Amino acid sequence: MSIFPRISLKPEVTEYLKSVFLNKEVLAAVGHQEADCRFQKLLTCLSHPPSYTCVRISTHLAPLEEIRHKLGEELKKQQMCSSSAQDVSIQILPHPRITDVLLLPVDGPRAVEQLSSEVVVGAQCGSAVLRGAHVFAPGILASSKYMKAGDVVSVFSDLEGRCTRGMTSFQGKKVFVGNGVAEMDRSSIFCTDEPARGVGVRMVEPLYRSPSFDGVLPSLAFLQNLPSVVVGHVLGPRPGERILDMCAAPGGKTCHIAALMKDQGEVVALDRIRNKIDRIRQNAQMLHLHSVKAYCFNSTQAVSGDSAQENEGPPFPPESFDRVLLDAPCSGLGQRPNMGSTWSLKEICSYPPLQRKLFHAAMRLLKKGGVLVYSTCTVTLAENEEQVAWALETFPCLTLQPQEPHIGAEGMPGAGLSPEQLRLLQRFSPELSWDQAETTTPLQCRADGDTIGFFIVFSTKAHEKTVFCQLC
Ligand SMILES: C[S@@+](CC[C@H](N)C(=O)[O-])C[C@H]1O[C@@H](n2cnc3c(N)ncnc32)[C@H](O)[C@@H]1O
Repeated sequence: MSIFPRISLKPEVTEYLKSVFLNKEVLAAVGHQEADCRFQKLLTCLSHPPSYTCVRISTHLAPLEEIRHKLGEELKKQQMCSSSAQDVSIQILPHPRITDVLLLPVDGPRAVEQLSSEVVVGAQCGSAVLRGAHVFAPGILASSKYMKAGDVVSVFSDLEGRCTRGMTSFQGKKVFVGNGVAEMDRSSIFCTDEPARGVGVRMVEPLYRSPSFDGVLPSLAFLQNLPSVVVGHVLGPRPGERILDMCAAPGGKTCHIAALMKDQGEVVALDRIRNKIDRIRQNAQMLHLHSVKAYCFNSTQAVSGDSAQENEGPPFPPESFDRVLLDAPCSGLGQRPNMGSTWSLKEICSYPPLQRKLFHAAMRLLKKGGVLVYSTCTVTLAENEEQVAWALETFPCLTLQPQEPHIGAEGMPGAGLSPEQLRLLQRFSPELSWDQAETTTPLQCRADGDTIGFFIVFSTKAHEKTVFCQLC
């Protein structure tokens, strides 16, 4: 059953994605009907949230069972304080293979009655609500003229980006995401010199109910999508190593890497956007991680021309790092829930060239014998398998390696990679198993298939003696 319409994209983007998912190699492998069915399912599952919340826990600070117990206690307290308290037992399950992950089922879609008073929020805010957030004031686009703090309102997400800030009603395409209580008058949201901050609508009857993690065990529990946690494990950092995270903000993976190293060694985190660097530092501080060093820097220029120059910060001499993570900027088309994107095809196609520049820098900064992990949260071939084909041709010293854990599917055909090469790639493909009506399978068995769309490559750079590579 799907309760939301399929993700709303520009027609040119839908056509492009269709040509990706129905490419010749896929058609030859599974046939037209199956390929088309997967594509249609992808468009539907992208607009729906995963059926669970994934929490990465700080096993560098306490054992899993202790954190699981504390989390249960905290969430029980939260439930008792909630005005809509219902006695629903809170399930917190360990992931069967990933030792620092806890899974919490999401309750939804629930039957919630729509009210006459409406608040319309932007698509990004609507997606956050579907994953358990309250509505923050900057996300509010429209409300009734007379909305006062304390009013009970229905919250809708604007699907096509057509609602403009300050409207009093909106008739465009929108979807209902639940009911809440306004915490501000309309005038304090729209009629102020300073942009309003804080919670604008506290959700009391969300369509999908999941615990709010706002302020809950901040040093022990970190919300992170399952594939993002897998990235840290695949990279396999060890205590004492020097690791580079080239596109790091807000630092979820950086902090995971530091935690896996037991905070021993150095994790250098770079990001091009200055105000995002503080987020990396705040997250590292919150998780008690001291080995993270964050810098604002364009990673395409992170290799220093002078190989003898040893700076503490960037640029760095070639071959400075034991392992490099390139969690690349990408078109983000795997994110869930995503009700709609107004991006043009040109915008989507602007990423591969940037990813290749970053890849060149990554290869130069990596020590011989070192490990490079490349990842994206998108579903296109151009940013995933085609980048792998390009990298293998450009850098003969690069070898794909098996991944541990490998809980996603294999790579998608279409980029000329061999079946053996595709088996070494990890593609999280929710369209392969997504079925919202299927609630009988235990969460621990269903979780690996019900993720955001994501892609991971694990590779090593050969020692000079084996392969000569001019480019890295
Ligand atoms: C996918 S996000 C990274 C998410 C992050 N790894 C995490 O797990 O929290 C990509 C990031 O790349 C950054 N970025 C884009 N171009 C960059 C560049 N040339 N150099 C460094 N960072 C860049 C963006 O600002 C964005 O924060």
